[in-house]
Formats: sequence, C-alpha cells, structure tokens
Amino acid sequence: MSLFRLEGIHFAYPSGAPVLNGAHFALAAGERVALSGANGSGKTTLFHLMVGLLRPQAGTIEAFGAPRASERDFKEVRAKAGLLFQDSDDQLFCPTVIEDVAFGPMNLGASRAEARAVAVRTLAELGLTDFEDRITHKLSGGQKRLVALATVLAMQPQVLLLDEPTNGLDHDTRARLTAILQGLPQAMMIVSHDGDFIARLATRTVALEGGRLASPL
Ligand SMILES: Nc1ncnc2c1ncn2[C@@H]1O[C@H](COP(=O)(O)OP(=O)(O)OP(=O)(O)O)[C@@H](O)[C@H]1O
Repeated sequence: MSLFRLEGIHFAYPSGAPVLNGAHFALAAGERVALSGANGSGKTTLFHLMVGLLRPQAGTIEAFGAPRASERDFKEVRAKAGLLFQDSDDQLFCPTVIEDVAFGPMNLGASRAEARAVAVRTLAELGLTDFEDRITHKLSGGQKRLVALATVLAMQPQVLLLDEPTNGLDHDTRARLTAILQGLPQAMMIVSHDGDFIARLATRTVALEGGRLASPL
C-alpha cells in the first residue's frame, strides 16, 4: 500500500505560471526517495501540496489509505507526515528547545506531562539531552536543524519530508544528521543538492521537470 499517491496534480500560484502540470507520484513504506530538480522547479511546492499547506487546482492526493481534500483531512496527514522546513527558523518558535519539541505532541492531544516525556525521549534519542533548556533562537544553524528534526520526530510520523536538510551544515553535523536519518524507520522524501548525502540515504530518485515527476532510466 502506498503511503502517498498523487495523481494528475496541477498547481499554479495565483501570480504565476504553472508549477505542477499533471504530476504523478507514489511513496511506499520503507522508501527513501530523493526528489531532484532545478531551482524553482517546484520541489518545495510539491511538499506543501502533500501536507495541505497548498491545494492543487486539479488532481487527487491520497495519503495513508484515504483521499485527502479538506483541511480536516490534511490535519490528519500533517500528524503522520512530518515536514522538515528548508529554514529551521520557520519550524522553531518557542522560547526553549523542550517547549518546541513538546509543542507537536501537545497539539496532537497529549497532556503536558506526556508531551514533555515524549520530548525528553526524542531529544535523548538524537543525543540532544543537554539542549532541553537552551534558548532556541540562540542555537547555531546546525543545532537548530537537529532540534527542528526532533520537533518533527516527536510527533512520531510515518513519513518524513526533508527539504534541503544538509544545507548550511558543517561536516560533523552533516555526518551526524546522515547517521540519524539512516537509522530511522520512516519512509522519506528528500530534496537535496548534496549528492554524497543522497547516495548514502536514498533508495531511488525522481526528478521534477516541466511540472511532472519522472524516474531516471
Ligand atoms: N508563494 C509563492 N507565490 C508565487 N510564486 C511562488 C511562491 N512560492 C514559490 N513560487 C514560485 O514557484 C516556483 C516553484 O518554487 P519552489 O520553491 O517550489 O521550487 P523548488 O524546486 O523548491 O526551488 P529551490 O530548489 O530553489 O528551493 C518558482 O518559480 C517560485 O518562484
């Protein structure tokens, strides 16, 4: 069974030319799909469509076994598909790290104590225990990226959508992130221009070109 199935997706921003023009795509459990494509080809837009931050003008999105169209549908999708934003500052908005990581579980209905326990556990799994009480906006870019990943993983998603996750990371943090992602069970879609990172992680590649997705021969 597919975790995501997109059929005939058409999308244009109100002000612009079409970005997606009949795109088809399916993601199965266990896959880590590299999504390639030139700057501006629509990779981030595709992620935003998959989790309902944007709606297609035509086409269907199935996720986790059901068609998804309404805000209510996509709220459920966002609980199961975690999007790691290109810019970690878009993801982190609480004063301290522990509050940021506990926010997602609380938003999904966990009590304050349960959410805190999940946050503590998630930070420990990522080797970030010492960061619990750090002030989020004072972290370095690399530290923010790892904490942003913790906020996503705390929601225990089945799918990870990773938008340029190694951008701006130094060698050690990039290696640490690669090892973390290699050890995770979730299906993933990964947008990255980092060839070595993709070679280590991806099980296949699809290219976004001319508003459609194609697998290389
Ligand atoms: N909010 C918006 N309003 C209008 N046009 C937009 C908006 N966001 C993106 N676009 C345009 O839509 C196209 C696709 O953008 P998108 O960010 O999805 O591409 P991308 O493949 O992720 O690019 P990059 O590799 O540079 O991150 C681009 O031409 C971009 O300028």
